[in-house]
Amino acid sequence: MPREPGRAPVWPASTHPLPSGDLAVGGIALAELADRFGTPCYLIDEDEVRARARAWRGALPEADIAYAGKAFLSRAMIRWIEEEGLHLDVCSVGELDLAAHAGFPTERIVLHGNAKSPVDLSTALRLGVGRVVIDGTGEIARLAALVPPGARQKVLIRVVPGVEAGAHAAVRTGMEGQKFGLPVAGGEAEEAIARVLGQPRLQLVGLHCHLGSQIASLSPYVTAVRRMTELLARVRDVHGVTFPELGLGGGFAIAYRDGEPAIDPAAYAERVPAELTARCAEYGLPVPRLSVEPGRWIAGPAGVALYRVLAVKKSGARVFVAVDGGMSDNPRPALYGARYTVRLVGRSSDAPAHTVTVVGRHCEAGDILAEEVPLPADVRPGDLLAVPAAGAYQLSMAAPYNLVGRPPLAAVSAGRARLLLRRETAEDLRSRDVGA
Ligand SMILES: Cc1ncc(COP(=O)(O)O)c(C=O)c1O
Ligand SMILES: N[C@@H](CCCC[NH3+])C(=O)O
Repeated sequence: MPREPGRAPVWPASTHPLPSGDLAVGGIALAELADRFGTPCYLIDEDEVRARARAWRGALPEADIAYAGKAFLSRAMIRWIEEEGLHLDVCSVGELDLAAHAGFPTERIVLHGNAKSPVDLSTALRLGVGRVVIDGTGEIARLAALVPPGARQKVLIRVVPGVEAGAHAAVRTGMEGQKFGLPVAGGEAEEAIARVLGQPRLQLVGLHCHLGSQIASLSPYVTAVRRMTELLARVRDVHGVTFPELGLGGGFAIAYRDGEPAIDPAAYAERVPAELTARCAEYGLPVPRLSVEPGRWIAGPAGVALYRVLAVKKSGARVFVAVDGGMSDNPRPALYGARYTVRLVGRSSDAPAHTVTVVGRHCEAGDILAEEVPLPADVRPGDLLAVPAAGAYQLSMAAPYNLVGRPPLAAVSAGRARLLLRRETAEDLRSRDVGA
């Protein structure tokens, strides 16, 4: 959690060094965890997840905090989020099904998605999800047709406010010209609002926007509030309606490397709701109940990835340290040029640091986990490497490329570890092949 504004540690708060040179996370040595669960493996610190959920709840007690499950979901994660009083953002029938099976109260679920399938929509309605966020005009009649006679489904409309933010083009969603939401600028948002208001089986409770991901500054959120309230005032003037809710999405940056900026929920809570209150007063609008959707911010810093070094190789001027995982469990460097911290754990080393590139085991030259990072010069096969800030958009985006099964995940807390997701085996992979 940020202990000073704008900066955040990259390791879970429970992390501490051991005399052996190893690190302990959740009260257990990483070498011990690697022995027990094998490598590569992922760890998630339950107390860190809970503390991060509480940080948002505490900062914005009047708002709904919906954890964005796309960052990482498992039954235990869903239970922690539920127990901490958060809502849950899902974007597929798979996420919805897991949440429902884990006993998450469906009225606290919000369904997103730019291309919701008929099954996504019918399952959401059958399970009674609290909110569906309409992302396109075509979805309005499709959704309304599924609502049983006499019932009304609460919906929000996702609009594109024209705010550019986010760490990489692939994760920027606040501007026109990308696939999500309905642009305010071209009039599509207002047209959709009029259509939804004309659907007796849909109850429009608010507007929503999500600007992008890994956003390290508060100013895009402030600008979004201005654009959203301008739109709310126009809608009130044209249609005579105001809405009780406003969704401002997630996208809050975390630090992956020392010194990188992160969003502080307390700082967000100081600026964004104040802007909303001021703009609503200016337009004579009632202040809507805010919802925010942190994903990465809650799961990311609670996760640690552990890899075993398999090979060390010099090629030209570069030294490559190859490990037993790679882009199949962490595609983020390949997708977004994401940069990570890597640390030798399990033993101490007095060797001077040298710059290496940590690569995976996959058949692609772009299978890089960490470009140009310092590691002790005696790093060798058999060594254990740990990567912090690994809890979001890694296991959730993992795929068994080269038929390398996805790694296991264990939860750690107060000196205890338990398996949450088992390793995907060659047999798992073979057994889904039902052809020939
Ligand atoms: C609608 C919506 N809400 C919330 C999030 C969560 O984003 P982040 O994990 O960056 O907080 C996303 C993903 O960017 C999203 O699409
Ligand atoms: N997968 C992206 C974030 C996408 C956010 C989901 N809307 C990342 O790892 O940075």
